[in-house]
Amino acid sequence: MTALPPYLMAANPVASGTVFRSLFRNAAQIVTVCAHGETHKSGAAMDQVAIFENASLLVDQAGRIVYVGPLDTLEAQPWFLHDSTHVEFEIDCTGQSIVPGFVDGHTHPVFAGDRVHEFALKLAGATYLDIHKAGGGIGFTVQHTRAASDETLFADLQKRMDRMIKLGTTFAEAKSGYGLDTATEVKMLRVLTRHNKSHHALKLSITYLGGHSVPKDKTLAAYTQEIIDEQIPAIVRAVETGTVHVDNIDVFYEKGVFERAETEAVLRRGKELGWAINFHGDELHAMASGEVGAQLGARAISHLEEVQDRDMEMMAKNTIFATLLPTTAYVLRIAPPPARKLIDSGVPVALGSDFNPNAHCMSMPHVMNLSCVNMKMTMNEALVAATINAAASLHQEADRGSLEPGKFGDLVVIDNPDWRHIIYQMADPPIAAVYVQGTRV
Ligand SMILES: N=CN[C@@H](CCC(=O)O)C(=O)O
Ligand SMILES: [Zn+2]
Repeated sequence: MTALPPYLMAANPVASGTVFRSLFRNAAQIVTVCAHGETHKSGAAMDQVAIFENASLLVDQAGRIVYVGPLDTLEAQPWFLHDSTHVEFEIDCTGQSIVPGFVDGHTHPVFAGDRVHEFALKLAGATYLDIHKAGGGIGFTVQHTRAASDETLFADLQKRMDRMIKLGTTFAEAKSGYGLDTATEVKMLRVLTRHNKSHHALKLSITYLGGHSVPKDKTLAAYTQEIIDEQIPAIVRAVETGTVHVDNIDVFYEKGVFERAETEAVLRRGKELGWAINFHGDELHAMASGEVGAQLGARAISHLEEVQDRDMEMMAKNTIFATLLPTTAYVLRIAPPPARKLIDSGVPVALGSDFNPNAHCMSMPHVMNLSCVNMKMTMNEALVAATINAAASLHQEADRGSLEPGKFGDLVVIDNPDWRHIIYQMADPPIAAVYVQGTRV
């Protein structure tokens, strides 16, 4: 690993005034993850995280980090006038450690109804596709989400985001996809956009997933046409009026759901509109997702339980992020994605909770634990995948994913001097506090 500098400091620390928002003093460890402005990590670098021991971290009034390193070095800076009038919040982190806020690379957090009854069916042996084909699964959630009002969906989303942020997630990707008709897809995007405009500290990268499933009364061809000719134009109109914002386009590319030609047509249309391609691929069958992603210029592919060697090579060569979701394999009792092979092939791996009514988990500490135990990742790799790589998979690496000067002071204070306890203490992670832009949430 490139040697760690003694401290990290912004080029112009007083750009937003000499009054600072918060000073985290004397943490046993501050895991910045990166220390050299890396945009993401792949290969052996995924197993290396930058750690400053006995360090402090300063956040300015714009919510951005200006300094990480020893307290005495900070106090010796001529621009740092240290008294209570110059730092709004002082947080004593003695005996604690700090990591970047987690970035959840894949969630489906807007839905009505739950599927605990299907959990029981799966425990009794039913497969995901059995339930899907019988009209359950996504179909069940679609029925309930269509019937729900904006208000109900919004209130439920905000409650879920409250729970998520308490578990250390400070930014997440979030999809539509339980509408499968124009009105409900637009409604879901409207709810996600309204959330981002609210005061909630956990902001979202919003993904349109009209291609999540084919409604039971339509053919794949007809529904694909509907997405391109009706749903996307309606979304574009809503974007123009400011009620909807979209960052990414997604399709559930899977045998018997969305086949290759239809997947490509939808993703291509999204790309023309400037949305980043971030799709579900190779979950239950090998579908050459890496090749599809490389041809279309995808940023990320999620799932990849069945990914083949050739596709891994294409993903590595084209810097396509593999967003792995260990909760899916766990809950469906299928083989998890080959995380080791992906990392060893040079594919940048990110993590997501896949929070949805099938995999009801929104805890990134738990996801990291699963990725270590079930996917054989190291704790360093899991942290990199849940921070800088997940941020980069969503084009957020300039602002989030590491604790370097210039980025937001989004961080998790861990009640243990060794940061690894956030992964090790699996069911009840020792989170002392979560901060977004230097403010406690
Ligand atoms: N695989 C497709 N979509 C979701 C599941 C959605 C659902 O079952 O409601 C996933 O990422 O796991
Ligand atoms: Zn998903």
